[in-house]
Amino acid sequence: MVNGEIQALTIAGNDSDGSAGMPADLRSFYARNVYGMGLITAAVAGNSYGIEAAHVMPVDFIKTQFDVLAKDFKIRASKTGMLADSDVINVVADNYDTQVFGPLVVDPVIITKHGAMLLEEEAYETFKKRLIPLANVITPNFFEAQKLTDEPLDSKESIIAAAAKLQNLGAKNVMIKGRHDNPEQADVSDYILLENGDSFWLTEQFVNTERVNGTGDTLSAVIAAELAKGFSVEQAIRTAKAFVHTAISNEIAVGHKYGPINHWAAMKNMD
Ligand SMILES: Nc1ncnc2c1ncn2[C@@H]1O[C@H](COP(=O)(O)OP(=O)(O)OP(=O)(O)O)[C@@H](O)[C@H]1O
Ligand SMILES: Cc1ncc(COP(=O)(O)O)c(N)n1
Repeated sequence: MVNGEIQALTIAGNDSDGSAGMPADLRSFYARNVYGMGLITAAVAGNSYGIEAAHVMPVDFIKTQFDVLAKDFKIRASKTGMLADSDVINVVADNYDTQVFGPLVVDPVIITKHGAMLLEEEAYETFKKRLIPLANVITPNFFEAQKLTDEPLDSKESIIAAAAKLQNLGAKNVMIKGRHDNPEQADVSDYILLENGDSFWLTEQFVNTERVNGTGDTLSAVIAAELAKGFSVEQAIRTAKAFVHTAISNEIAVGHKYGPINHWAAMKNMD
């Protein structure tokens, strides 16, 4: 019986078509039986063709959202998504109290898979200095890992080295998501480096579909949901990977172009 006692928070942007960002995070929390809260940082005007405009929330308003939540709740785990610029990163870092908001999963939302920039380039250094040290888990995709480490990722060894570099920047656990931009590829492998130094690759079959909006958001939200329930980082990552894979494998018809993944299928398929 779910009674709302386990609460998780997403600190993210809203995507108007519901496919990514906060709507995907809140669906993921719900699907994993965790009560979801949403601290909004920005809003984008997007549909299945892409994002046309973005609007960043005032920093005072972001701070107020932290204050009101801290007055009332003890949140078990949180995640970050779109943070837009260094002012937003700074207000998040200044107000993130692990005692109140729990372990933090950082999804470094830099660029969407269709090319929209959701984090200003001037903010990369602030992101490294202020946010990465707060990360219990960081989940960059291939492109984001390159940007944050200033290294080209062109081999297994370079991915392993990049994960170690992200740990040196202060993230406790690192998951570097594999490339999935070649319709001919057979599978997708993500690399995980845990706080205790253990590491492993998670490989799943590549799904050749254009309906992959919100994959990264869903992955990081499910990790946060499982941490909120008290599972280990490794178990949380394994559950999230399986959830996302089922959601990608069962297309739903939303919009004319790049649609969302299917949280309903993933929900039915898992306990
Ligand atoms: N087409 C695909 N087939 C199989 N697995 C995929 C596919 N696309 C993504 N994944 C998996 O989905 C998870 C999310 O990774 P992805 O790289 O898509 O995140 P992202 O680019 O950060 O997403 P977003 O832009 O939505 O934040 C990873 O485990 C990745 O391996
Ligand atoms: C507000 C917001 N946050 C994150 C994404 C990631 O998008 P995608 O899944 O297309 O890479 C997005 N489109 N919008």
